[in-house]
Amino acid sequence: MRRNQNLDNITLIGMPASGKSTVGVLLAKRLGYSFVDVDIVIQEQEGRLLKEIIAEEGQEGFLRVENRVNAELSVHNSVIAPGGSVIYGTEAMEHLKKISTVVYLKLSYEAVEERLGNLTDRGVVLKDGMTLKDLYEERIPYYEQYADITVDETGIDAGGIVDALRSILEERFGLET
Ligand SMILES: Nc1ncnc2c1ncn2[C@@H]1O[C@H](COP(=O)(O)OP(=O)(O)O)[C@@H](O)[C@H]1O
Ligand SMILES: O=C(O)C1=C[C@@H](OP(=O)(O)O)[C@@H](O)[C@H](O)C1
Ligand SMILES: [Mg+2]
Repeated sequence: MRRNQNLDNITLIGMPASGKSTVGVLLAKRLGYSFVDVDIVIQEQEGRLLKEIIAEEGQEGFLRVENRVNAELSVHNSVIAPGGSVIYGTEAMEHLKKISTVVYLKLSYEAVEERLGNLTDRGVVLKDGMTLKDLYEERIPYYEQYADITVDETGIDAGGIVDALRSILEERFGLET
């Protein structure tokens, strides 16, 4: 695996369907890094599907599990894609800020709505009575607060986002990729 002393890990944050998993795996391939989808790590550690954790422990219970697993993540030279709700976890975000450069994949409300499709199937953490728009407005300040780098995805496909990110990282960290 390639090693870059100035950039150990990269964490992608953003709304569900902003492309953290899709862009993350492409970016990892481009940089020669590992790819860690934290939803999968949670399922493996818990021996349960995300939707089973939510059904058995409720949304608050799921958020506690997500906070703990992210806060204990120990990886190097990796692109990390946590779930969109990770920003509610204070310990998780403190840890991710410490071990990685945090990139916010910013997508307009309209694009999130179009991409998301069925919210229940995706298991998005949406409290009773809350609309997707409410959720978007509640979360944006958190994503902005935690971001070291923001990439506006409007009108750019996944490959284009990887290109844009690669050049930002090259400029900031002197990556040779
Ligand atoms: N830049 C992009 N432009 C258009 N569609 C995208 C882009 N990035 C991801 N997608 C699509 O959006 C959906 C959600 O992507 P996903 O990687 O699962 O998001 P997340 O992990 O942030 O929830 C997928 O169907 C994917 O193909
Ligand atoms: O934003 C959310 O509330 C969630 C997003 C999901 O991950 P993605 O952001 O990868 O879709 C998953 O962690 C969980 O179902 C909750
Ligand atoms: Mg994902």
